[in-house]
Amino acid sequence: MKTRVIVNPMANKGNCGKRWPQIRAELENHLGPLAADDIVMTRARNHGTVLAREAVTAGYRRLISVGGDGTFSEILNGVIADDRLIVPGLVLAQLPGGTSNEFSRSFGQNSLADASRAVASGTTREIDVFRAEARGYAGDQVTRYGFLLAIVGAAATISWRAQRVPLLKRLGPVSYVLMTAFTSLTYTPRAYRIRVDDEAEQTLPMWALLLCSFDGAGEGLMLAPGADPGDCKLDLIMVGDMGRWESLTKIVPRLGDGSYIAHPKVTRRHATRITIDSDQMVQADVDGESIGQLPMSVALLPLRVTVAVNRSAPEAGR
Ligand SMILES: Nc1ncnc2c1ncn2[C@@H]1O[C@H](COP(=O)(O)OP(=O)(O)OP(=O)(O)O)[C@@H](O)[C@H]1O
Repeated sequence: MKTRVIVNPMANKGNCGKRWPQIRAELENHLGPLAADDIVMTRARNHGTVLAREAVTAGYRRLISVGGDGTFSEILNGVIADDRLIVPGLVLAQLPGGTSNEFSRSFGQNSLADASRAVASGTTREIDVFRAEARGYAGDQVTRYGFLLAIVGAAATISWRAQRVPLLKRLGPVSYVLMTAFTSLTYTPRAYRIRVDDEAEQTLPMWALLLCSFDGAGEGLMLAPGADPGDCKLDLIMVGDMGRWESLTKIVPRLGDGSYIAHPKVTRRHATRITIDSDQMVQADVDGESIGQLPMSVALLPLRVTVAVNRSAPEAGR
């Protein structure tokens, strides 16, 4: 299978680029030698999308993302257009080179050796993909395909702050802890208008809303325990009207093991389509990247994407 490797040298604060010779050696151990033409490096944000589109147009059918979930998500956006895969028969893979490698973790291939073995094994499974549309920061309409999660409210604000403040970004996971504490103590729940599938619109006060396809998310969070990335459903989790102290003490410390779900103000259900809006400014984030603000609509696509895994069984998990 014609394979192109797309490397984000800046993933994991530049460590991915530094470790690339080691990552390449491990991959070649399993796949055999790679030609220079089969490897490309991202040079800027969203360049992964351009490189993936070019690779598929040039006839590559297996794309290996070397980086974190953001790089994988960019590649996903390069192989889908107008809600369709631009060519059939594609296989995507992740070699964990980022800070958050939820894809690899979720399929039990967190080590480079296991992830390389998954690519070489030829074993695949299908994962769900959703389309998110929101208002971009410049007021334009933004469309983004996602595989992991879409979040709004306090959760998206935490993610945005932790990524945008350069000093914090250098602190890595600590920045999320700091931003989570700061945001919890300053964020007030917003009133949302939300419509789920074909149900009537409801107005609800919420601290955050999460739509998850995978069970976890970057930096060791367990947001939707037991969620199956290939079940043709998204897990909709609504965190209700939380006071500041309540969110800091009852929700935030329980995001790591997923036990926040049991809080009486948290609801969880399946959904395939939602639209959400608010009279206040609320940020929206897809697969760990801030895409803009509400209104946002998210819809599961009828297509699924084939990915390289070590075990094809749906129970392949943590
Ligand atoms: N050459 C580049 N220079 C700067 N940024 C880049 C480059 N190539 C890719 N990126 C950006 O790097 C970001 C992070 O990538 P990714 O999510 O794969 O790694 P990560 O280490 O898990 O991320 P994070 O630092 O967000 O935790 C993506 O938003 C991507 O757009």
